[in-house]
Amino acid sequence: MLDVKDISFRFTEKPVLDTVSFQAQPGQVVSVIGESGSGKSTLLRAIYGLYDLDRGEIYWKDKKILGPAHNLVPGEPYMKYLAQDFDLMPYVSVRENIGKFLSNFYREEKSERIDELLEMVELEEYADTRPGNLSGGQQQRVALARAVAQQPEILLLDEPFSHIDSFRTHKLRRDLFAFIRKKNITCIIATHDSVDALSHADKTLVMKDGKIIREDDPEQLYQKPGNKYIASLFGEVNEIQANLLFPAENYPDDKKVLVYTHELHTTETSALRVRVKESYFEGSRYLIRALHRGTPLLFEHPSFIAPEETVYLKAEKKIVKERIKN
Ligand SMILES: Nc1ncnc2c1ncn2[C@@H]1O[C@H](COP(=O)(O)OP(=O)(O)OP(=O)(O)O)[C@@H](O)[C@H]1O
Repeated sequence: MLDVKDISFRFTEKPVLDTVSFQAQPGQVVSVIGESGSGKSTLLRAIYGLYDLDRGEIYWKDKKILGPAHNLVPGEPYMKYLAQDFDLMPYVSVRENIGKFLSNFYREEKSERIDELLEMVELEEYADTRPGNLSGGQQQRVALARAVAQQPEILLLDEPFSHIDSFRTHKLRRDLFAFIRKKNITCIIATHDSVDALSHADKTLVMKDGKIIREDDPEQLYQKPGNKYIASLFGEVNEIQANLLFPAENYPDDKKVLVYTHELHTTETSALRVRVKESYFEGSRYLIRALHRGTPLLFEHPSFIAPEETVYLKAEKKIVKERIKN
């Protein structure tokens, strides 16, 4: 088990990690989300042993992970860390980069493993190309393949798909996590992307100002975010007076509820009357910006709505009502 126990760390005055604790079971995938600067990368780097902590300890299966003061070469052989810069060897081929940490003793297996990974990251035709001649996204795919090549026990991924085109990330993500699951690799992934955070993780940690403010399974976290900071990590969200959505319930006037843009729908009439200001085309739908008594509100709609048109909105009852209880 990976056991992060009450760790604190600061570069300067302000702590960047502030009494952070969590555990990951072998084979678990844990996503770490939070606004920029909240400490996600620093947490990953601390787990990798790149810092001497001010407080706390990190263990992997009863072995303490040591910082640079005690460990000349940071990082343990059972762990791989994929940083935001890819750290590839520029003058050797993609194939050699992926095989960098694999033993030459079992040549045939090494070659098969590299082929399997080249296929996973869809770079078969670039096997003999040097990374220097690849795009940023292609380099990131090489780095990903190299990070998993050795089948580490722990894989630390920092924004692993940030440079990769969106049409490719979905399949790559599925293939990568299938590989991670098959090999029972424990994976901690820091991400801005709500799909990474929700679709493949067993649990999600939410960071803010160096603290873990919530640890939950992804579905709970999404359905009951508890506050606007957390909900906003998954997309646009409105904070709406509960009795405008459910007048029959007589909620107190100050009771508000978080409602994602796709949870609001137009209806014949309701207590939530808004004036449309703008419709933004988003492919499968429009995002509509409207005003309710001067307060901005966003919702999704299948078609364009003209500016200044008045519409009435309702919310998906069951899910949103459940959220009010919290
Ligand atoms: N080497 C450093 N020296 C001083 N401060 C640093 C250093 N690295 C990071 N920080 C600070 O630590 C805080 C957390 O940074 P970190 O990179 O961990 O955040 P993050 O959540 O990963 O952000 P992002 O999502 O933008 O990558 C930030 O305020 C950052 O400025």
